[in-house]
Amino acid sequence: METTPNLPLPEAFLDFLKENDLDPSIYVLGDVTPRYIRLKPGGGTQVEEIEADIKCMLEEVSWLPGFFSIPPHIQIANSKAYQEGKIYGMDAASGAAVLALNVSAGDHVLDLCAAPGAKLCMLLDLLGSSGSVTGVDVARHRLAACRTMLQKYGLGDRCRLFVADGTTFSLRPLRGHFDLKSYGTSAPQENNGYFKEWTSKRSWKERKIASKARIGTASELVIGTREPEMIFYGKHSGVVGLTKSELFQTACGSEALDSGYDKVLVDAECTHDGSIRHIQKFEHWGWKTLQRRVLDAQRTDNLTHLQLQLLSNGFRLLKVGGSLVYSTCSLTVAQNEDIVEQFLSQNAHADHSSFEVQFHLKTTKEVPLVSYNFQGYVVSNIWD
Ligand SMILES: C[S@@+](CC[C@H](N)C(=O)[O-])C[C@H]1O[C@@H](n2cnc3c(N)ncnc32)[C@H](O)[C@@H]1O
Repeated sequence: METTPNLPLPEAFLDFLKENDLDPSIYVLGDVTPRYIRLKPGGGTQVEEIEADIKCMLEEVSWLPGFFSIPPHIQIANSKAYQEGKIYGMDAASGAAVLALNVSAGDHVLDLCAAPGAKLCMLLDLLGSSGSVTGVDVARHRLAACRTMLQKYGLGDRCRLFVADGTTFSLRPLRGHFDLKSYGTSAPQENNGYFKEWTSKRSWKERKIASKARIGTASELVIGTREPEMIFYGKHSGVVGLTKSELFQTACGSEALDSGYDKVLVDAECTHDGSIRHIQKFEHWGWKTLQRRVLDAQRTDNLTHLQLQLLSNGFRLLKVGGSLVYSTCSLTVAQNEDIVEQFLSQNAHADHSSFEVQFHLKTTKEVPLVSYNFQGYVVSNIWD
């Protein structure tokens, strides 16, 4: 399908595609590629109502429960269904990453690059009133948006969110049962006492302490070894009733973790070249921005290093017998196959065997029916 795109892609991007053996013609498909929405679980009975609201037919995605495709020109942001939290705007490829994780009731899940949170919300919807999800992201403002989304969709109960570097994050899942009756509601007491129920209302003193702790961090992307900062936790996330030292128990070294997470999602930072709509936005933002944000050689080298570190740390926190999904929205071999290959060569206990899922996702590359292309790899921890 070697055609010249009518989108005026800049030379530098065309070179990037050529170097990575990618076909530029996929970038002309944006106008015909459907959009996708995901319905809140139990929303299947409301399909007709939602169709009337957003003024188009919903076409069920057979392989992805709860997902429907809609025509590319339909905007959902002003619809009642969206504003009332009955539907999510979420691409099928993002759903595929979560589906590949095969979450079961009661799982404790780690989402290592969680913001802005589309996949995190889906994980919580799948878990319902069981298990927990720990969301980590290095970008505070993006994670704050994720917290807003949890609140909008009423999903925070079993979730905790940490601003932290996913390459060094070490907190274990909380698996205990906690008696919530005696703890009441007030601002968290993080110094001597136990954590009470979360409230967004903080005293002046607490806000001052939190903002002081952040001063000195020049860039959100280089927080290195700073202690994770918890910016949200739900009533049944396991946090309420713990002391700070109980919460901040870390997993050390690379020993096999019986108490690790059941499932880990590493939806790594990448060049986003597989997201057709994302690339098309640079037509308005300016192609120079694309060059700076996507194509800069130094940045891409750093990115592959970051991706390998994120994957390795996610695996370190995975329990024996658990499974991990590594995903990106890049189509380059360097950010997908090469990363997984390097990781496997360094981790004898990792088994990369779920070819069925991988094949399915690869099909989306050859037949780009989704606007947000995604490559995913499932890795299991088979330490014995
Ligand atoms: C592809 S986005 C994740 C999308 C998200 N999973 C979702 O479904 O909405 C990648 C994320 O990785 C985060 N990130 C980049 N470097 C990171 C690091 N060292 N540790 C944790 N998160 C990081 C970025 O801030 C960004 O939010």
